[in-house]
Amino acid sequence: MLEVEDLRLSFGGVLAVDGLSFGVGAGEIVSVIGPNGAGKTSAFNCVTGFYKPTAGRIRIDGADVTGRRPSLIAARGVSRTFQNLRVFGEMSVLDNVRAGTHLWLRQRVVDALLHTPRYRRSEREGTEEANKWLDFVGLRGDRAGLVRNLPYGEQRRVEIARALARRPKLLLLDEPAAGLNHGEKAELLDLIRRIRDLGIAIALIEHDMGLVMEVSDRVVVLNFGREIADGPPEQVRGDPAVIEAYLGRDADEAEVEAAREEVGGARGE
Ligand SMILES: Nc1ncnc2c1ncn2[C@@H]1O[C@H](COP(=O)(O)OP(=O)(O)OP(=O)(O)O)[C@@H](O)[C@H]1O
Repeated sequence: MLEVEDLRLSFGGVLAVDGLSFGVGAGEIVSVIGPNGAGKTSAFNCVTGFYKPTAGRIRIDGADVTGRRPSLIAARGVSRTFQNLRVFGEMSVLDNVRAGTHLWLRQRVVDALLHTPRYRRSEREGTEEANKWLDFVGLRGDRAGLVRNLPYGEQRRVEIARALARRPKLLLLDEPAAGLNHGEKAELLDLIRRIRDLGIAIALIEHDMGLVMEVSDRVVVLNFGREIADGPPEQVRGDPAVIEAYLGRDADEAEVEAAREEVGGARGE
């Protein structure tokens, strides 16, 4: 579903992404991890058309979308959530998710102005779809209330429901576990798996190694924009280059052991 080939992105002199290649198939979960500033979000921004890559190729479902506009890439079935939650706080829960349906409902302005039967039908369809996704993400409670009045963890679910309401083939989740408590993280893990079971390809940026190791089919590791590992979680967690990336070269034995624990987070040992 997603193929990234030798992706490069530079900001002036800084190579934020330096030759990244990876793919995500339908029904697959691939995590992109790495220390702060490794280039993860920059890579996602290239995939969504937010940034224009300096070099390399990006294909969605076989079509080359390198350097294309975000609206075109969204229309090709790419949806995302953001590191810093982006919801419309002053809109209702339901309207936030209905906003996601506008990508495919294709309402015409003239129908909206005249409130034609066609417009009312499509509004109903959008509402049903939004309610379906709110059920799917497990958002209980008042859907007519403003999003800003929800607890943080529930606002995150609204953002995911909105991304799903766009009917994506590929979903990019940028640090979805940030700010969630233990119970909410367990629910997120289950939600990500259920999204995968719908046949949607998922690319995940996440710092919570427990979650990453538990949920991912493959893990791609970036350091200073370069890909230093790509493989199943059990392979990546034991990779010395990965441990070093999280630590730096001068770490002592105790620090190495602590990093091993972190990267190996979900083993339950
Ligand atoms: N708009 C920008 N202009 C200039 N430099 C940028 C810009 N965005 C990112 N960078 C630089 O590119 C590099 C990669 O940043 P990026 O945010 O992609 O890393 P990251 O892996 O997502 O980090 P984090 O885990 O902290 O979110 C960093 O050196 C960063 O300072």
